[in-house]
Amino acid sequence: MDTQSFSANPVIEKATNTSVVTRILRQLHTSNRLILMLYPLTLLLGQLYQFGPNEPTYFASKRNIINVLFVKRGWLWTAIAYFILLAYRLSLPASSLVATKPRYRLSRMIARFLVATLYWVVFTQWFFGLPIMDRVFVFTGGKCNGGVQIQDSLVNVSSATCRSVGGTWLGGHDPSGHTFLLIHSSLFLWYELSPFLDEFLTIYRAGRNDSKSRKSILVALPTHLKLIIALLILWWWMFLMTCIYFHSFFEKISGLIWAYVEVVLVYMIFRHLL
Ligand SMILES: CCCCCCCC/C=C\CCCCCCCC(=O)SCCNC(=O)CCNC(=O)[C@H](O)C(C)(C)COP(=O)(O)O
Ligand SMILES: Nc1ncnc2c1ncn2[C@@H]1O[C@H](COP(=O)(O)O)[C@@H](OP(=O)(O)O)[C@H]1O
Repeated sequence: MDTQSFSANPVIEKATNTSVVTRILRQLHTSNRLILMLYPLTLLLGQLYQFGPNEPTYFASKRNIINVLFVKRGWLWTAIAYFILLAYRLSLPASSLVATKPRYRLSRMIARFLVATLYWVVFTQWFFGLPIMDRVFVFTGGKCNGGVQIQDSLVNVSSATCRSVGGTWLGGHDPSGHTFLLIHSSLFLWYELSPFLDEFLTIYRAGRNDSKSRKSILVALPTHLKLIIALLILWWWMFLMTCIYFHSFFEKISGLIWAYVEVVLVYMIFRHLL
């Protein structure tokens, strides 16, 4: 069911016009619904895999090259992918369907990026001192052992500082930063990309019988979109590795929930504002 078919139903429209639930339901397009299911299912898959032979692979090491070069600078790569999408948006003709939508004006796209960046900052980097993920850890009894000790929850010792002074994060509930970062980045990129992909697919399908358009879909896909999809695949793979090798189940669930909250707020409840 897409947005149009849902909101075109006058009975539903009238009965539940302004409710938050309706706003959420309206935005659950088929493709987005599948993407929203992908990450919880991957988490379950990773959990099931742990019951198997579970031989450590290259990806079980924190020093694996993709973790060091990509995930540890994950928001930077997501930002680069988004700038590529912005460049693609600017290259579209004014008659393009997406280009005519007010929601895809450059200013609104940049505003959504800044909101997503702020959301990443407050959860993983800084929230008037410790970032939220570290505050949850300290609040639930976690401490930095070995290097420095956290005296109370307001002392500014983040997980990053703790590591840098040779300490270990012990006790408490430590929401998985990797789970959050990878899902937050992926959902953000997917929600931004999907209308551009929809338009490309519509044009591609319409022109399929034209001899010039008989190229396979992968060849025909614009390079900008290919690069973003490649990053989405890389993020999914690293999330699967996090699910298999790192953190407890509930620590990954809390990272996941925090990432989904942003999508519900920005792409469903306050969609008309951003
Ligand atoms: C057509 C072009 C128009 C351009 C207009 C642009 C206007 C933009 C306006 C302002 C620019 C803002 C720029 C923001 C760019 C953001 C770039 C960055 O993000 S730089 C920081 C990179 N750092 C990371 O990505 C770190 C990621 N890592 C983590 O978050 C954590 O390590 C972890 C959560 C993965 C794990 O935590 P740990 O403690 O367990 O290691
Ligand atoms: N997919 C992955 N590949 C490699 N290391 C990962 C990983 N997912 C998590 N980790 C590592 O597991 C630790 C906890 O991750 P997080 O709390 O961000 O979810 C981090 O260690 P370091 O902090 O020592 O780098 C992180 O690098």
